[in-house]
Amino acid sequence: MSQAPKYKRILLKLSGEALMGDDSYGINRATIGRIVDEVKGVVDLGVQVAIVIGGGNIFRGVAPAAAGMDRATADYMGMLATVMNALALQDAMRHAGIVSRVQSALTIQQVAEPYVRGKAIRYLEENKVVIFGAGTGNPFFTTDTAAALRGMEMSADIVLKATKVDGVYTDDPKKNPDAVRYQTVTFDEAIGRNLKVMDATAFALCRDQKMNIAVFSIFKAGALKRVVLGEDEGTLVHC
Ligand SMILES: Nc1ncnc2c1ncn2[C@@H]1O[C@H](COP(=O)(O)OP(=O)(O)OP(=O)(O)O)[C@@H](O)[C@H]1O
Ligand SMILES: O=c1ccn([C@@H]2O[C@H](COP(=O)(O)O)[C@@H](O)[C@H]2O)c(=O)[nH]1
Repeated sequence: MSQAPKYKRILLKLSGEALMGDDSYGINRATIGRIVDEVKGVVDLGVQVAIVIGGGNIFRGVAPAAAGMDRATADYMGMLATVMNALALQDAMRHAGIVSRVQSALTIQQVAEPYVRGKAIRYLEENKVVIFGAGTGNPFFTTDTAAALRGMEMSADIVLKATKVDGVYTDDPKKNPDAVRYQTVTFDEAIGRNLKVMDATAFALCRDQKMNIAVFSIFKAGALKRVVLGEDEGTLVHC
């Protein structure tokens, strides 16, 4: 008998940098294939999946060119990078037999549908994966904040942050080997301790709307499925 998922509708935030694999920037084909397989594992459980994709893998690659640029212009470049990732993800999903739709917060109508909340919800109800590109559509924000925002707009049961580390730590585990992972942490503590796994705007939005966030590693096989099944995996950030 198949297991029943704890969450019926999820908003999955995928780190752009995770798509690089071991490359220094861009999209690694094998890595995106593995990530799509993880997503397929939860789609096959009947879970409705909306995705916000980051842009770090492309945007950090053009960072030297962006240095010294007007901030808003650089941010629009960053948002366009997320649209490229959204298209790559959709293509990889098509290869894996997953039906998906891309909606962009910036209007690029030859490339992607514009973001329309009602239409996105309809797609989810039809069990199509919805990939949101271009973040919030506004400079000075991040795709973490877009994930919080879209999660609420989609009435998702939870926001899942799939990243390169396996949870929220007392400090950045990539810089501090003594950092300790939380099993659970409150929004107030995450904000108060300035834990940088996610930006404070995203944490504050989720706290105010009582939307929990689960943080886990997208590189750990089966971790996404375990989170969706309500098993002990990663870190739960809660009110
Ligand atoms: N307290 C902490 N706990 C866990 N990770 C932390 C913490 N502080 C900083 N980090 C770092 O935050 C990073 C989160 O990066 P991630 O790439 O998922 O974010 P992002 O900037 O939203 O994504 P993108 O690559 O799309 O820009 C982790 O790789 C980790 O090194
Ligand atoms: O709502 C948004 C989302 C993103 N940006 C810009 O895009 C890059 C890439 O996003 P990440 O969240 O870092 O993956 C970000 O650095 C911003 O420059 C934005 O302006 N508004």
